Amino acid sequence: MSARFTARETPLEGLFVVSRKTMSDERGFLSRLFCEADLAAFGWQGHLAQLNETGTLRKGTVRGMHFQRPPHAEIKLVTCTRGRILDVAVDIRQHSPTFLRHFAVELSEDNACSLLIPKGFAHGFQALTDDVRMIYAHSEPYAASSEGGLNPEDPALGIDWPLPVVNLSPRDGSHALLSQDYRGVAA
Ligand SMILES: Cc1cn([C@H]2C[C@H](O)[C@@H](COP(=O)(O)OP(=O)(O)O[C@H]3O[C@H](C)C(=O)[C@H](O)[C@H]3O)O2)c(=O)[nH]c1=O
Repeated sequence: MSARFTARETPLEGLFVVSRKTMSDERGFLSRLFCEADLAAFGWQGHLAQLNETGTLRKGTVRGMHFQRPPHAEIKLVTCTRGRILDVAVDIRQHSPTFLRHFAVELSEDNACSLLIPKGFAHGFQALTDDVRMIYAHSEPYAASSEGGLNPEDPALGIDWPLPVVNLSPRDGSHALLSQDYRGVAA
């Protein structure tokens, strides 16, 4: 177990809530947001391929549910550095015993937690405050040709967003609802 990170399992195998140890002194603080070696204990594999920041202006905005298909399936470490969000990961691994089940956790600038999301999950979040900032560590580069998405308001996912959903992007809102024969992705 790393001195800088601890993690707790979730009901979805391979999905972890990671807590960061913040170093503080009279000047302020230092927080390690990512470390390949430390996070390998919780399933991170390979190098940091891409680091993204997103800003979300309005409370209630939902972004997601995004994933990348093989061969560009990715591990993601999702961190909120400003404001507060409800972060959600949906298990879409073919044959998973928790297929289509989701896990939700509040991430915020104050709780020093991140969600470590393995391959085979769709990810999304709702901003619970205005002016949210997120940092995404990706194990694979962005591959538009491999992008997939689920409709965050799909009853098959059963996600109970705490606020009325606003500002869904045309793309996110246009994903067809899942049919009975949806089988997920190879993971
Ligand atoms: C991920 C990515 C996207 N893009 C382009 C694609 C679109 O033209 C534009 C916005 O992307 P999109 O609306 O698909 O993504 P977000 O809603 O910002 O997605 C973010 O939030 C959700 C919840 C996630 O899980 C994604 O991993 C994270 O990227 O940026 C890039 O140019 N590079 C990239 O690495």
